[in-house]
Amino acid sequence: MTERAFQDYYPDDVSHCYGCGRLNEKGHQIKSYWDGEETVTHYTPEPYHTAIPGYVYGGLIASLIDCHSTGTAAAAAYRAEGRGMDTEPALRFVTASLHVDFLAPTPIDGPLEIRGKIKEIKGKKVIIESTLSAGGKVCARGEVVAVKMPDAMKPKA
Ligand SMILES: CCCCCCCCCCCCCC(=O)SCCNC(=O)CCNC(=O)[C@H](O)C(C)(C)COP(=O)(O)OP(=O)(O)OC[C@H]1O[C@@H](n2cnc3c(N)ncnc32)[C@H](O)[C@@H]1OP(=O)(O)O
Repeated sequence: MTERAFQDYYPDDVSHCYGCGRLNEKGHQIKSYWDGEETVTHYTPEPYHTAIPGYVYGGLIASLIDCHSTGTAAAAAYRAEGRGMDTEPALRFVTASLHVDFLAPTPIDGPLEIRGKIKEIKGKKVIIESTLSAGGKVCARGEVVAVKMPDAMKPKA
């Protein structure tokens, strides 16, 4: 059986995110998985994701780190409670803070790997540290504070 990605557990009504929503046909539709204590996703940029020729636009890098990290936050919260992502009550996280350091130019001509580590889980907040690598070299590092989705943001039935 093929492993389901974190984002495959998101209910339809919160699956339209540009970075991670499986129902957003124009979006990145990233798929994140556990790899031991870390999480991982891969994404291959398109030629139109260019910053300057040959290199990836920083906004794409930020959005990949953002959505991989919020997915990691949700998965980590379920794991901390010892239950699957298909169980109730639902745990949904949004970005409170996104910090990205661009450490080296990111080549556009190959797959990118984004890896997340859980730095802290406390109350309704999860802090994730993520790296983005190309060809084995870390090109960007991010820290995301993810907080449980407030009622005001929840889709109306
Ligand atoms: C099955 C799985 C389902 C998963 C579904 C996924 C859905 C898909 C979604 C895809 C999404 C994709 C991603 C997207 O694009 S999500 C879209 C972009 N994000 C938003 O629009 C969020 C807008 N902001 C808010 O709604 C509120 O400000 C939030 C909810 C974030 C916090 O307001 P709330 O009133 O609830 O929080 P609190 O004040 O009680 O604070 C709680 C804790 O958080 C800490 N804190 C707060 N803000 C910050 C900050 N800026 N920096 C650092 N820390 C911050 C705070 O110190 C405290 O920590 P502590 O004192 O306890 O230590």
